Formats: sequence, C-alpha cells, structure tokens
Amino acid sequence: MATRIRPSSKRCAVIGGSGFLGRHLVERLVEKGYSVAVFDIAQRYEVPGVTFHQGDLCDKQALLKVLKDVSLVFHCASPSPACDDRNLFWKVNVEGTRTVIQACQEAGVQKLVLTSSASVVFEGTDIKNGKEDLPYAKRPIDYYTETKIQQEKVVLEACSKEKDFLTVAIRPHGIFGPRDPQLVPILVDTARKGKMKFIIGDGTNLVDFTYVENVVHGHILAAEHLKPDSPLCGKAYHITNDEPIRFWDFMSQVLVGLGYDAPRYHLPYALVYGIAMLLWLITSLLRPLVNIKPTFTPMRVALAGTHHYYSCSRAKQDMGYQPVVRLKEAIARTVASYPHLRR
Ligand SMILES: NC(=O)c1ccc[n+]([C@@H]2O[C@H](COP(=O)([O-])OP(=O)(O)OC[C@H]3O[C@@H](n4cnc5c(N)ncnc54)[C@H](O)[C@@H]3O)[C@@H](O)[C@H]2O)c1
Ligand SMILES: CC(C)CCC[C@@H](C)[C@H]1CC[C@H]2C3=C(CC[C@]12C)[C@@]1(C)CC[C@H](O)[C@@H](C(=O)O)[C@@H]1CC3
Repeated sequence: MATRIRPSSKRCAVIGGSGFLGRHLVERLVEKGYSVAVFDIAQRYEVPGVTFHQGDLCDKQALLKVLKDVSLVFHCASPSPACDDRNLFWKVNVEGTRTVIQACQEAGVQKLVLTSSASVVFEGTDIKNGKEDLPYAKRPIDYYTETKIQQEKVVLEACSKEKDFLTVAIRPHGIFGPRDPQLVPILVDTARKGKMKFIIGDGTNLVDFTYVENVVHGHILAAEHLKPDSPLCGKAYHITNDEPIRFWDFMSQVLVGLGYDAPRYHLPYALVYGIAMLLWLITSLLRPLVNIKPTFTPMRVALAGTHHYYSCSRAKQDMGYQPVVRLKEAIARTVASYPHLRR
C-alpha cells in the first residue's frame, strides 16, 4: 500500500477565513509562519501568500481539493446568528460540518479545530464562572445555538487517535474587535434609532466579552497542543478575556467612546423578554409574507439581562492560555477602529 506523505504541520486551511474571526486568525497564522489556504463562500480581502478558494463547505468535492495538502483545519464558518434561518443553520452548521469531517478524514487531515460558542450551555438563566462540564442547553433560545450544540457534538465525537484524526472545540464568548460586523454595528444602529436609552434589568449582570486577538490566540494554542497524548483530544475549551464586566458598562463604554449617550433608564427584564418573545412569534408567522428582523430578539434580551461568564481555567491548565490583550486596551482599540460609526 502506498504511504501517504504528510503535509507539514504548518500547512493549514481556515474554513470561514473571510469572516471577522477567520480573517484575524489568517493574519496571525501568516505572521507565525504558517502556510494558509482560505475556504469560504466569499472572498473579501487579499493577503500575500494566502490562497483563496471560494466554495460552500457543504460541497465535499470542493473541500477535498483544498484539504488534500493540509494537516490542520480551523473551521470557523457559520451563517450569521442574525439570519435566524433554521434550515440554513442545519444545512451549514450540522450537515455541512459532517461533510467537513468526512472531507478531512478522506484527505488525511490530522487536526480539526472547531470554533464553537460558550452559548451552547446558555438557556437564558444566570451562568456564573461556568465550566465546560455544564450540560448543553436543553432548550436553546434560538436556532443558531441549537445547531452550534449539534455541531460541537459531531466534531468532538469524531476525535479518533486510531484514525489519526484529532479534534478540539474552542468556545469563545462575545467576540469583539476591529472589523466585527455584528456587535458594534448593531449597537450603533440601535443607538441611532434612539433605542439604546434603556437598561434591561438592574444593570448589574456580569458577562464576558472577548477580544478577537485573544480568541485567535486560543485557537492557535489549541492547534499546537492537540496531540494524541494530550488532554485536549475531543474536548471543549472556554476562551474569554477572563475579565467579566457588567453588560451595560461594556455597552456604555463603547457607546460613549463613539460619541453616543449611555443608556440610563431601567426596564424590567421579564417585561422586555416577554415583548421580545411576542415580536419573534409575530415576525416568524409573517415571515412567508414579509421578512422583518426585530432588534430586540429573545436571545439578545436574555444576554443583556442575565449573568453569563465562564471560567477558562481548563484552557489555562491544558494549553497555557492567558489573554494577550486586556479589556481596557481591547475596548480602546475597538472604538478607534470604527471612525465611520462615530456620532
Ligand atoms: N462573533 C461572536 O461573538 C462569536 C462568538 C462565539 C462563537 N462564534 C463563532 O465564531 C465563528 C466565526 O464567527 P464570525 O463572528 O467571524 O462570523 P462571520 O459571519 O464574520 O464569519 C463567518 C464566515 O463563514 C462563512 N460561511 C458561511 N457559510 C459558509 C458556507 N456554507 N461555506 C463556507 N463558508 C461559509 C461566511 O462567508 C463568513 O466569512 C462562527 O462559527 C461563530 O459561530 C462567534
Ligand atoms: C440590542 C441590544 C440589547 C444589544 C446590542 C448588542 C448585541 C447586538 C450584542 C451584545 C452581545 C452580543 C453577543 C452575540 C451577538 C451580538 C450581541 C447580542 C452572540 C449571540 C453572537 C453569537 C455567539 O456565538 C454568542 C457567544 O456565545 O459568544 C454571542 C453572545 C454575545
């Protein structure tokens, strides 16, 4: 039988490499001397030395062309949580991830690092210093979370030393930073519409927001520590800034940094959550006729009004993780990176 020649451990592919996290990951990998191939449905930038392959991760043949030369794959592609399209989430996050695993195994890829999400354990009630052994959410609040749970299970179950295919899942929480298309743009858009005057709940709930460079650092550490005899095999790891902050202090710092007023008036959490549920129901029923996307979804309201911060002691212990950019500096860099969104 012909022996397969293994590609160098520094040859990797980033599925979803055109996205917010993916692009930061690609840039850091290149700085660290990796040879990088990007696989994504869209190409949005160019970096010398990086090859781009436009394709859908549900297409195994398209994946195989890219993966045959790499030993390490980062999978950080997903439809945006804001799309709220159950069929698309299942097709890409669950079925598509199964296809990614099959393609990796057929191509002889040795390591797969999945970008999961800390929200896989969040069901709208307080989580304080949550560890990775918390059970998956039994009643996930939205379709995105429902499919991120299935995706993580599929990837971790595929880990096999016998097949020479190792997997690990990184669970970041509330990623923010330059070029993020979600958190800061949605926040500013909401403020511009005059809807950021209110604090949902008493405003003391602590949460994690994680600077994108720390998330990238966690992914690369995981890839480099993932070996047949390491504790990382088939496990999930929280990656956070390790500095829980009041949700409304974080929002206020970003808003004020960009020249908008901080929210001041309080609204009861249960009332806003109830309204968000009602709106979601109405817009879902109307969806075949008109596609309205409410700003205050049940998930956003739950995140804005509860505690949700996570321990990253497992990542510290097993891969020597420490955040590389502190929160204060991270917020300053983020605010400075959005001059076009200033008031
Ligand atoms: N942003 C956050 O706060 C956050 C937090 C935790 C986890 N995550 C996870 O991190 C990952 C990256 O998120 P992001 O914020 O960079 O999102 P993003 O939308 O900026 O990037 C996702 C990328 O995936 C690509 N993609 C989507 N469907 C695809 C398909 N069928 N085939 C190939 N590529 C496809 C998109 O084109 C995009 O470039 C996702 O898996 C997300 O679930 C994000
Ligand atoms: C309308 C206001 C109440 C809030 C405006 C800001 C929000 C748009 C963001 C605040 C927290 C963010 C967040 C996510 C999306 C954007 C926010 C709701 C995620 C749900 C995105 C998907 C990730 O997997 C989640 C995670 O676990 O990290 C994010 C959680 C925080």
